Amino acid sequence: QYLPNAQALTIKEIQHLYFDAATHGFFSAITPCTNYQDPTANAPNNALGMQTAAEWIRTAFHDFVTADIYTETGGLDASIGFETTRAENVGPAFNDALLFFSFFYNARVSMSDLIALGVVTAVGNCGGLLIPMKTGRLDATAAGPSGVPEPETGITATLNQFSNAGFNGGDTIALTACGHTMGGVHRNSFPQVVPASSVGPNNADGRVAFDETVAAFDIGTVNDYVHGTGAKGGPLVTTTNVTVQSDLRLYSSDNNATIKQLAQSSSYFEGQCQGVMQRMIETIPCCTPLSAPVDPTTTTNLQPAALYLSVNWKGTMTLSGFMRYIQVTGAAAPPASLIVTLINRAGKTTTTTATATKSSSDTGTGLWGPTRSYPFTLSFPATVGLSGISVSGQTFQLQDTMFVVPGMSNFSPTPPTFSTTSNLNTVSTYTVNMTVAYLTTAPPASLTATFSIPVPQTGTVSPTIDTSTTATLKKIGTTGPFVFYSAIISKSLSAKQVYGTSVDVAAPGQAAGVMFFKPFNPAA
Ligand code: HEM
Repeated sequence: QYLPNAQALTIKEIQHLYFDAATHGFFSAITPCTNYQDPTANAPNNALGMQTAAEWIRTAFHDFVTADIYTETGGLDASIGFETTRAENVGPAFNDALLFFSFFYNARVSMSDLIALGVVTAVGNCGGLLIPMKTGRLDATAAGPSGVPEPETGITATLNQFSNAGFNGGDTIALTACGHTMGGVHRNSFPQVVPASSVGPNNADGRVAFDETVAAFDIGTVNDYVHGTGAKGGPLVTTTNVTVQSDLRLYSSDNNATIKQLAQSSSYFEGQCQGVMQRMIETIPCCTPLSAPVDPTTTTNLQPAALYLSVNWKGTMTLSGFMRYIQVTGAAAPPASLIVTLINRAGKTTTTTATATKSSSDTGTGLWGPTRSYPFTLSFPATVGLSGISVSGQTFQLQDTMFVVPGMSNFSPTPPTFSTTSNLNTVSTYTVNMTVAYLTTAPPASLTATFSIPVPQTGTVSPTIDTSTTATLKKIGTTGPFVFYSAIISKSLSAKQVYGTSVDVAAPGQAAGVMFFKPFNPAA
């Protein structure tokens, strides 16, 4: 609600999922990396021989590989959700992934961005290098073409399919070897590859792992294949059923040149994987460009997060939230405090400052280095307003043209605590009382709020956004240069929908003001 544009909101949302510590957040399913989170039971289940981190990587592969770079269609677009009944997409991985991701889906965060984030976090959290995370993918609304290579697929057809998706022979070998380091082949889905004897204690689905370190994103499979050690490259190499030796056919298709190169060192292997996996998650349909990486660098390791802008009837404005400091390699240790300086509406740096002291409780995911949060509140007159803040010599652009006023808005009842391990399907009637402040000298009689509610869609477990619920906000008064508008609206929703709902507000005849007020979930 305070950010300058829609893309900034998407980046803020993805950064929150990626960097902030949250007990039931995005990382909960892949921590530890051996974990299997059963999203239909909303609980971990480690008796099956399944692994969420591996499922996320395989999901991205099956979604991406039917891309056609010549027509710029397909790729990482979440069409996999509509394709799970195809024989080439056997197994629970795809619906498992999409169901878990659906907890975090909303109008600003597409399912395909969540699939990409799944790859980045699975690889990064489980020992591999961090793949740049860009945002802005759009979700498909229907199934795409078929053609995911199967263990039975011949080498020519396999290489053709990857080539269509922009990957040459060497790239295909690298990407597959990088994919086949975590997880394994399950008897339940591939009885033609692994024997019945693979079913055992804590392995009800009968998984045979690709290497000895099933939960580590590492060079293990490649080393085993090249040196003939351990699992020798995994079941798609060693199975006695020649027809389904797809990894053996692929790795040996250039006389083992690429796979031997990959085996030269862990750092080389990881660097190659980082490159081909980035290309995989950035193979997207025409023509929406992706954002710059949301990743922190030594100059972008400081970001504002969970900001709330408010104004009261007395004309006092407040901006509260926190600065997130990530100590990436090469950056200074987190300082004890930061000074946050107000930049007024006219764009001038003011003498209004707040000292933000390092919080010891929020340490973030730490994937990029130690993470700290610095809560702060700035107070200033509504006549002064804001256009940004400056912290440690960096400027962050904000806007106060239109925003939901937290102190004059509320909702009831309180939904169950957000958690990916609880059932959020209970439906209740939620009532939102929302007040918007609009900076204008020519106030219209009303504003229109459009709700973006995640709803089920036919053919996939991935939700879509319904924008048919609107409300008219009526003028209720003014304070300084702001005019207040207010509405009360009731809606029957599941708790999970509540957490994904957002609202855009616009003056008549105008495009939506940049708003992303999560009316039911302001803290998320
Ligand atoms: C010729 C290409 C490929 C074929 C034929 C193939 C085939 C398979 C098969 C049959 C499985 C077993 C799935 C199960 O039992 O649940 C599997 C697992 C897996 N594949 Fe591939 N794959 C290919 C390429 C890739 C690529 C390019 C990636 C990712 C970059 C990838 C990532 C994975 C992962 C992570 C698993 C483990 C899944 C789990 O443990 O749940 N695969 N693959």
